[in-house]
Amino acid sequence: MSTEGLDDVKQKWNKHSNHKNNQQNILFQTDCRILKREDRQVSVTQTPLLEAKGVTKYFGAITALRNVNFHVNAGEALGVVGDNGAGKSTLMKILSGLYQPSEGQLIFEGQPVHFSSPRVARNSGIEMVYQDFALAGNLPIYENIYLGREPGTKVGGLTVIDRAREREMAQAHLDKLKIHVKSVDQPVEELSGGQRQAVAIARATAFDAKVVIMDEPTAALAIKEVGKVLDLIKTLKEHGVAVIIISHRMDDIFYACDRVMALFQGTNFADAPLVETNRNEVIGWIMGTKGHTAQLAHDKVH
Ligand SMILES: Nc1ncnc2c1ncn2[C@@H]1O[C@H](COP(=O)(O)OP(=O)(O)OP(=O)(O)O)[C@@H](O)[C@H]1O
Repeated sequence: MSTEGLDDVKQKWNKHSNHKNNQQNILFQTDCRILKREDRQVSVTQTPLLEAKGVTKYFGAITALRNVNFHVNAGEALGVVGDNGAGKSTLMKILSGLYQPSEGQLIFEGQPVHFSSPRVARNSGIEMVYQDFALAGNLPIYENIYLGREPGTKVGGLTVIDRAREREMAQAHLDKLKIHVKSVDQPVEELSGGQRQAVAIARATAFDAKVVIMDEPTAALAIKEVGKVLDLIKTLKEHGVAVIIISHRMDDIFYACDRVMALFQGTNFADAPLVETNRNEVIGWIMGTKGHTAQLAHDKVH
């Protein structure tokens, strides 16, 4: 699989300056959504798993997000795109409890929620996988998966960790996600970038995660490892997990996602099922350009 960075795609876009506006229908947030998966089209009405309504975030004098709406459904992979500084990370940090919105509301499973910390968000099943994976290199794979949440028995005020059980649970969880490692006893520092990413994802999903947020999951990976991580994202979807991927790589977005949303300068810019858009259009969104039909749809909902 080939991969391309934002600079490459920007160059390509510039070469396509005569690119004809395509006649795509851009779907914005409505109660009845069309979900297209692979070769079939299903029309469903469903409550989004996680929503943000009218979220604004100030950092002193800087407005990182202005009145942003967001939603993701169970079993959906959503690509979040936008140029540097568009507000992608800030929105994800709000969804995962690291930041609180200055204004606006988060809604989880149809109920208003307040995630005062990542721990509170995690207790609701929302996990973030960071770019540096946040793993302990000297510890084996299985200990990393359950680090801080080890199975065990309470004796007095202490928990006696059951390492044998932890090891078994780790192996079963990796099998469920179709992640193949030589041994769960291998220290993480011996693993490749792709395997570390897989362990970080296994850790994030070890306790019934409902939403997994990934910030540039393939950015640090060798090309041959990218496909495995994208396939792992598809496996999570099969288990009903909502996956949100910030990515600059069009190949990743168009391989693994069902829908893409674009932020531009801290505001909603576009949102469409992947089957209803194309790479050039999405690259245009990143740079703040819209096709004729997209503009009409946008005007209609604003
Ligand atoms: N902790 C912070 N303090 C002050 N300003 C911040 C902070 N975090 C983000 N910002 C600002 O908010 C805006 C949005 O930043 P954010 O990191 O969310 O963008 P991004 O789309 O994730 O960009 P990138 O692709 O470069 O990571 C930027 O102007 C950024 O400088």
